Amino acid sequence: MALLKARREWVFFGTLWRSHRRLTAVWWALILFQGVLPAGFVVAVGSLIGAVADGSPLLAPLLLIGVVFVLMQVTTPLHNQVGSLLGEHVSDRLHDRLLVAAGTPEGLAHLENREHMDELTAARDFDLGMTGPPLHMSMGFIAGGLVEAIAGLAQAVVLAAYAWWAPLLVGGAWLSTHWLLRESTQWDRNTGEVLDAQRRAEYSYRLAVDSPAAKEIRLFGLASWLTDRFASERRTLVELRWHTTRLRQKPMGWAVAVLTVSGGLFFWSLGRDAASGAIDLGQVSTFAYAAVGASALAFGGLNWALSLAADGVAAVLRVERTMSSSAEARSVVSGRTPAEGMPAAEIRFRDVTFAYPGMSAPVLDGLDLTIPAGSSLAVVGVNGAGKSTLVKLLCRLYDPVSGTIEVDGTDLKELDLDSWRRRISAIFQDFIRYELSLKDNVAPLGAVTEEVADALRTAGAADLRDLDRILSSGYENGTDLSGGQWQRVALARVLYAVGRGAGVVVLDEPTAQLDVRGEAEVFDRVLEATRGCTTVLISHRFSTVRRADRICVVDRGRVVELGSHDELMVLGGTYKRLFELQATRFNEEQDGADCAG
Ligand SMILES: Nc1ncnc2c1ncn2[C@@H]1O[C@H](COP(=O)(O)OP(=O)(O)OP(=O)(O)O)[C@@H](O)[C@H]1O
Repeated sequence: MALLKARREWVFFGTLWRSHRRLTAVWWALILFQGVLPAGFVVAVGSLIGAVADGSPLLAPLLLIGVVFVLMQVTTPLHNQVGSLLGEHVSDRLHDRLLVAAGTPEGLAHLENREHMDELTAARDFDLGMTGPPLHMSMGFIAGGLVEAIAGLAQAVVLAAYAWWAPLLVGGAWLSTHWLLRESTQWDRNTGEVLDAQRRAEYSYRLAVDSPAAKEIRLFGLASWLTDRFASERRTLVELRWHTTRLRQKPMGWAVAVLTVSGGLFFWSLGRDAASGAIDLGQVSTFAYAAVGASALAFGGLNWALSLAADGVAAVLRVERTMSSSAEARSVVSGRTPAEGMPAAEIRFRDVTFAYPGMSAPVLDGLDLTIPAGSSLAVVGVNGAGKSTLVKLLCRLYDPVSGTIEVDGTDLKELDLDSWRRRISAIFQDFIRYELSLKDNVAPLGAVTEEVADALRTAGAADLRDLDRILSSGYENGTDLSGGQWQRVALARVLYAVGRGAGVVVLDEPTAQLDVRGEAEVFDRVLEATRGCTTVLISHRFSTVRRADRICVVDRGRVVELGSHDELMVLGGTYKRLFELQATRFNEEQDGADCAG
C-alpha cells in the first residue's frame, strides 16, 4: 500500500515535469533554495550574537542577516506564483487529456458504465476544489511542506557542528513526528465518502438555484425538503472532517512527547556545555535556534496536499488507461471501407439482437428490416419497444450483440466510421440545445449564412432572424426559445447537414413539440427537403407517420408489421388499431374545441 502511494506521488512529480519542464525545474530550485535559507539565517544570527559578545565588527554578520532576510521575503511570493502557474498548466493539460480520453471512444457504452462514470467523475472533479484545493493552490501547500521538510533537515545538519549525535536526535525526532502525523491524511481514506456527500450536496444546491428545476421545486413544494437535504449532506461533511480531526489526537500526543524528550535531552546538553564554557554565546544561540527550527511539529500538510494532488492526477491517468483498454470503450471500432454515396441500394437489418451493456433482456430480438435507399420509413410502437435503439445502432453508437446491419451488402462495422457518420444526420428526442449563437446551433462546425437561413426557413423557423444571437438567456443579449422553436432549430441542423451531403436522415420524434398545424406544415417541407435521402422517422403522431413511404411496427424487439399506410390499414392489425385510436381522440378533441368556441 505504502509502495503504491509512493508510486502515485512519483507519478504526480513526473507529470509536473512532463507538463512543463522549465517551470518545474524553477519550482524545485526555489524549494531547495527556500529550504536552506532558514539554516543560513540561524547561522547569521549566531555569528552576530558571537560578534557582539566578542566585540568584533558587526557589519559582515549584519549584512548576511539582511541578505538572507530579503531573500526569504522575496522568494516566497515568487515561489507561490511559479507554483500556481505550474498548477494551472498541469491542470489544463490534464483536462485536455481527460476530454480526449472520454471523447475518443466511438460508442456510448463507456459513458454509461457505472464504474467508468465514477472514474470519470473523480477525474473531472479533481480540480474543482470539492475534496481539496484545486491544483494551482495545492502547489503552494506542497511547496510549503517540502520547504519545511528541507528547512528542518538543513537546520538539523547545522547541529552536526555541535555534536555528531545532535542532528540524529533532533532530526530523527522531527522526522518521526512526520511519520506519526501522517494520519492527518486520513482525509484521504474518506475521499469516497466525502465525494459522495459532496456530490449529493452539490446536486441539492443546483436543484435549488438552477432555473430549469425551479418550476417543479416550487410547484411540488419541494423547497424545504431540498434545504433539509442540503443541510444534512453538509452536516455529513462536517462530521467526516471532525472525525478526521479527532483521529489526529493520539498521534499528536505521541509527537509532542517525542519532541519534548529529544528537545529536553538536547537543551540539557547545550545548557551544560554553555555553563562550562565549552561553547561561546554565538554558538549557543546558533545551535538553539537550529534545534528549534528542526523541531517544529509537522502537521501533515505535505502529506495531505500531495496525496490529494496525486489522487487527482492518478484519476485522470486511470481514465486514460480505462478508455484505451476497457471492453466498453472499445465496443465500437471503425472499419476501413469509405461510405461515400452509401446507401445506393438498401440498408438491411439481418436478425439483429441487441441488449444494452449490463442488461440481460434484449431490446431488439432477431429484428429483420430492409430500408430501400432513397425511401422514407416510419417506425412506430409502444414506449420502450426499441425504436430509438434501432436508430442508435444505425448510427453505430452501439453494435448489435448478434446479427448484422448491412449497407449495400457491406457490414456496417466494416465502414469507416467518420465517413459513415458524415452520411448520417439525426435529430434525437433529447437533442442538444447548444449555448451558442443561432447560426452555430444550426451548423456547429461553421456555416454559410445563406444556407443556415434556408435551413431555418424550411424548418419553419424563419421568424428567428438574428443568427448571431446566443440561444441562452445566461449571456449578455442572449435569449431562450420555446420548446417548439428549439425543435425547429434542431430540425434546421439536420436539414443543413442534408444540404452538405448527408444522405441518411434519422428523425426521432422530430415534431413532438410542434403544434398540430405547424407539425403538418413543417413535416411536409422536411420531407420535400430530404427527398432522395434514406429517411427513418420515429413518431407517435400518426398524422406524421402516414406520410412516410413505408411504416413498420416494432413490438418486443421485432418488426411485426411492415407496409404503406394504406396496406397496413387494410391489414387491420396493430397499426390500424393505434391509428384509429388516435384519430378518434383527435376528432373528439376537435369537436370539444369547436363546441367551446
Ligand atoms: N442507455 C440505455 N441503457 C440501458 N437501457 C436502455 C438505454 N436506453 C434505452 N434503454 C432501454 O431499452 C428499451 C428500449 O428503449 P428505446 O429508447 O429504444 O425505446 P423507444 O421505443 O424509443 O421508446 P419511446 O417511445 O418511449 O421513445 C427500454 O426498456 C429502455 O429502458
